[in-house]
Amino acid sequence: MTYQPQTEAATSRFLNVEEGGETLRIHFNDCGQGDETVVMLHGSGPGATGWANFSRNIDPLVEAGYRVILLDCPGWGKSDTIINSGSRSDLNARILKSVVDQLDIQKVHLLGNSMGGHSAVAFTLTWPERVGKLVLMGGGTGGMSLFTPMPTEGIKLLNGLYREPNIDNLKKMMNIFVYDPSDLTEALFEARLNNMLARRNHLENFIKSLEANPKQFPDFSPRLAEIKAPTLIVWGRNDRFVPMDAGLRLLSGINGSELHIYRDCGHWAQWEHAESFNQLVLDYLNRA
Ligand SMILES: O=C(O)/C=C/C(=O)/C=C/C=C(\O)C(=O)O
Repeated sequence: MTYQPQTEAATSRFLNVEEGGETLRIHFNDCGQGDETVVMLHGSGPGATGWANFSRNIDPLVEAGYRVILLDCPGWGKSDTIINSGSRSDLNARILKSVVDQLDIQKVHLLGNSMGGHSAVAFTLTWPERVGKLVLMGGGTGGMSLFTPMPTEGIKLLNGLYREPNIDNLKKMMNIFVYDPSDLTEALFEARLNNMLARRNHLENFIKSLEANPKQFPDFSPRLAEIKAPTLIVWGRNDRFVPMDAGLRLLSGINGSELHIYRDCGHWAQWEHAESFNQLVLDYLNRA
């Protein structure tokens, strides 16, 4: 039978999650029907969503036989908004735990981009028995860089875009987001701007969260050795948001890990090197 590409509308679902005494309506996309599930966790940029971050990765994994769940973390996409004053990595992990519990999925592979990587590690540290393999891309822990002053130029532009969400600031951020900005189309800028402006409360609450706690992503370095899940770390050599040495910290901390560094690649390896990335991930997941 010919494979039918997944669509956002046909896979869009909502669940309620209790968090901090409140009920949050959480959005996710549920794609494919495989026995094994890959959860994709997006980054923290304004306008990011599961679908937007992983648009080039969903079909290859579904076609290969995986069920793919794309979670919109609270404060992004069609999920409810939140002001977060604790660890956002752990908040996202708690939300994911409730979602997989409600879907009755016992074990998941986690693929996280940037903040999504931090959240995947938080989930693994708290519920290790629920994790198969980990793929951490441009993220996995907060903390300092040995070589790059923090916040990085990318994170400064990201925060600037949250404060003043307009097309000029979006282009400034996205131009250093990827290695080769000539791949960025006006359609992509427009879609991302629309995502952002559709939920101004998300943007305002991100800033309020930063004011309440500037360190939204804790440094998990001291606990990385607890992670037993086989872990593939993926980084762009030219990442100007989360510097590559964070990937080296993950590599040295997680015993069963290996690292793939893409040349000519910024913070969005899954998009900039989609074809190779998809094959890399599939080979890793299929490996015994
Ligand atoms: O500050 C950090 O450690 C994490 C930053 C991010 O998660 C940035 C991610 C940006 C995206 O992936 C995006 O699509 O905007």
